[in-house]
Amino acid sequence: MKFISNREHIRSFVLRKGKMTSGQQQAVNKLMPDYALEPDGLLDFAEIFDNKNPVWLDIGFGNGESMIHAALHNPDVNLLGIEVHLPGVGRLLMAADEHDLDNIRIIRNDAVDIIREFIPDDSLQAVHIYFPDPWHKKRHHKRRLVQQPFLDLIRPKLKTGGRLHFATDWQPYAEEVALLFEHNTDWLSNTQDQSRYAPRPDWRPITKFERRGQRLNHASFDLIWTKN
Ligand SMILES: C[S@@+](CC[C@H](N)C(=O)[O-])C[C@H]1O[C@@H](n2cnc3c(N)ncnc32)[C@H](O)[C@@H]1O
Repeated sequence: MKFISNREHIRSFVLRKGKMTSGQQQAVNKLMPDYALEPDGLLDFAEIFDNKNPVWLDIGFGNGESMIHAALHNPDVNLLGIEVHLPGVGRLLMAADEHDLDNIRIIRNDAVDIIREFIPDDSLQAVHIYFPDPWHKKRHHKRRLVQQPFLDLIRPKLKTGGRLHFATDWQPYAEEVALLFEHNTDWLSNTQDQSRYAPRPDWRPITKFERRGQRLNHASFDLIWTKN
């Protein structure tokens, strides 16, 4: 049996910020159900969200601004966020409670492990990877999340027609991922006919990380592809 939410850590984080209100307590319980899975168990999204709406996965949601925005503007979509950074998880929980959102679930864990072990095939309508750590130094490039092994992992999880959306303000990473996607046209199609990068779609708000890049005069690059 494996518990993947780390709910007790979240509770202690929120408590450190002051007394936990009953609303926050309910948010923790509701948004982070203690998924107890057998070793070969898979997440049952219909059970976890209590409906059969499409699921959008946000990998490394940071402070959760994009999750909150997407959840508010798409009430008929379920948002699953996976993040390792505890303060970000706490912030998203508190914001979701403030907005009384019911269509968000959070897992605090390494996203690759969760995708590999617990996400069922053919279950995701969208995968969002916004401003992942760019690992600027050449000797660290191998740590970048979006590389061929990641695409091989995510491919069966996406539904046909499902969206793979990558955004970064680090141009060399954008170029590397553009080339990678272009090498995977046996199963991926660019939603942009003529150009490599897409205009910012309305489901992706500007986040703290993007604002920081803008202060450094970094442009942002969106790659939006779909599974054939
Ligand atoms: C630069 S931040 C971007 C946050 C957010 N997506 C945004 O656009 O504002 C990258 C985030 O990815 C998270 N992260 C990195 N590797 C991860 C992994 N393997 N699993 C889950 N989260 C991860 C980090 O903790 C960090 O919060």
